[in-house]
Amino acid sequence: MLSPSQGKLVRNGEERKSVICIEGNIASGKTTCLEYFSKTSNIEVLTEPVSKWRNVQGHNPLALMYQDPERWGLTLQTYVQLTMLDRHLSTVAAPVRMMERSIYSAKYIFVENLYKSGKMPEVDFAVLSEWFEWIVKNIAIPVDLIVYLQTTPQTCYERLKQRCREEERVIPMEYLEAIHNLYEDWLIKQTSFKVPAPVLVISADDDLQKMLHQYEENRERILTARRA
Ligand SMILES: Nc1ncnc2c1ncn2[C@@H]1O[C@H](COP(=O)(O)OP(=O)(O)O)[C@@H](O)[C@H]1O
Ligand SMILES: O=c1ccn([C@H]2C[C@H](O)[C@@H](COP(=O)(O)O)O2)c(=O)[nH]1
Repeated sequence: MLSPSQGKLVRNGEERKSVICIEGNIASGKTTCLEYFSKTSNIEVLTEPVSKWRNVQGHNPLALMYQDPERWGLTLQTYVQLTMLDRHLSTVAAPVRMMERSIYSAKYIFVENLYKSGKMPEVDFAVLSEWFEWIVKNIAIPVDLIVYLQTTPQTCYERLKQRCREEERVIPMEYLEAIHNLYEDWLIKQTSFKVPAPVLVISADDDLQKMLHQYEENRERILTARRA
């Protein structure tokens, strides 16, 4: 249940739990990272609700967006915003919640990319932006740490091809470069949008074995992240 506290709606009983968001380009290895940490007791992992984006009451807004972003970008991103908000507000039993992406990257990276690339009409961008601003102003969406899996767009392109998700066959290298640049501006240069939590950067171009080693090296830092 949501209750008012200091001017915002807050999820009851979740105040003392920590929230880690795993951020990174498409196919950078976020799901693989979450799978690894899901074996740790005391962590509850929440993957991105991609299956919902591929099937809402028999419709596939993810596929529609890639086929015709001007027409369907608003539809997909409205649903992404709703489902990510639902993820942020879900109750978890464990003291640490590890989430794939966030409502923040949905707006600051994907909506921004559609708009900046001329594929989202100004009115659609305005509507989504007002929705987003209302949500973050009125509902507490705490994040304690952002783990940024930093890759080259080339690495993501190779992994994307290997994963072979049907809807993503049309993604060109330029799309991954645009998403990469937006992530770098947001989380590394910190010049575009407010960063809601400290950022831990992990180089993620390495093979799986080396990645697991890096996760071990950073385990303590990740699991002890707490907001002030
Ligand atoms: N370090 C890695 N080296 C090589 N392949 C990887 C690595 N991490 C993930 N993969 C593979 O790359 C693809 C995308 O990984 P995934 O974890 O689904 O990315 P994301 O969740 O960020 O989209 C998958 O096929 C996965 O098995
Ligand atoms: O706000 C968003 C978030 C994600 N997407 C797309 C990008 C990918 O095709 C899928 C899932 O991303 P992964 O990086 O593989 O988890 O959803 C989007 O269009 N908008």
